[in-house]
Amino acid sequence: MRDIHILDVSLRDGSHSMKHQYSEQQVRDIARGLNQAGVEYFEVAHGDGLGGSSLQYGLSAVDELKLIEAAANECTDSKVAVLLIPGIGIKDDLKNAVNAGAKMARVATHVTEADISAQHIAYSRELGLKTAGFLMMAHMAPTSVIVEQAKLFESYGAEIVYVTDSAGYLLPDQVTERIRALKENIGCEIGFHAHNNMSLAMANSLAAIEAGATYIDGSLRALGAGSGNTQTEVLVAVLQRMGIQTGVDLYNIIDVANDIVAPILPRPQEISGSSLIMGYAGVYSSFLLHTEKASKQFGVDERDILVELGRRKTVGGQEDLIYEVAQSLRK
Ligand SMILES: C[C@H](O)CC(=O)C(=O)O
Ligand SMILES: [Mn+2]
Repeated sequence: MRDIHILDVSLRDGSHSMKHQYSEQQVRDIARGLNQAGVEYFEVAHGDGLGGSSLQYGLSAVDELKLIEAAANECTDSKVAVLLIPGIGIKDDLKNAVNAGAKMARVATHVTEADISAQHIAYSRELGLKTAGFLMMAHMAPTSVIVEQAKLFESYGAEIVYVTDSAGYLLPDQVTERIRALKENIGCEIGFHAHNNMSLAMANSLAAIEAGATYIDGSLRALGAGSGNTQTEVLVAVLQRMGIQTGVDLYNIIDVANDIVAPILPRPQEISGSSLIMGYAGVYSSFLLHTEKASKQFGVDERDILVELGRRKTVGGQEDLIYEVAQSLRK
């Protein structure tokens, strides 16, 4: 019996931090650990979702279908989820993911663009996948727009709608307002995905639960874009203390985090000056490593690049603009 469904994103959002270099063995080991610990769902894909491996986003070391298959083969109870941004991933990617063992799909769009997801959501349902709509950069739209967009997802067949704080920008009361409004206006379940750029991932996840969300994302050791996500093993402990059932064994999940994920962390998953500025300025978390690169290339302070990206209201998919902004700041 689970009161809250935890979906671990270490193998998808964590792919951003890993520069998309996960090996098959690493994926297998983490997947086995998540399954043994009793995590209900975990996501496997390129950080930018199915089909994300590209020069724009970063090339994967291993084909994501191989990783999905390797992960699914380790599962006796857990279910593998995939993320797909329509246009970056196509319907065939979903079908191939199902053949590789995926059981759930989260169709992600910018917070004002749910209307591009109709075909993918319908197709995902047709394939028998548990299907969610995932509204990215949720700080960029007022609550009324989020409700409108969530209603679109629901009308296309989504069973869960996620509010996604891609920039780690939202404050707890802003999360409460958004989730509560969804709870009052849509019939499907509600999920929340946090980034820890302002050190608010846990507080925001708890605010989301309090307001009615039943699906919460986490990642082991917080491995994810920017300062990472709500730390899965900590979330399990906190919810256990609150008397909320997640079905996840605390010691087992701590062991996966410490013994399997910690040794492969490419760098400390901390709130650095730059990731903090991402949260502060409302910048897409997966821009962090691209910004670091652009800063070195053009000799410009990472923080200045990020503030300008925030001012321009850039969104995922505009990674090339990071270099353009750095170049213009140098001038
Ligand atoms: C494709 C993005 O990385 C999805 C996500 O995790 C977010 O927006 O946050
Ligand atoms: Mn994310």
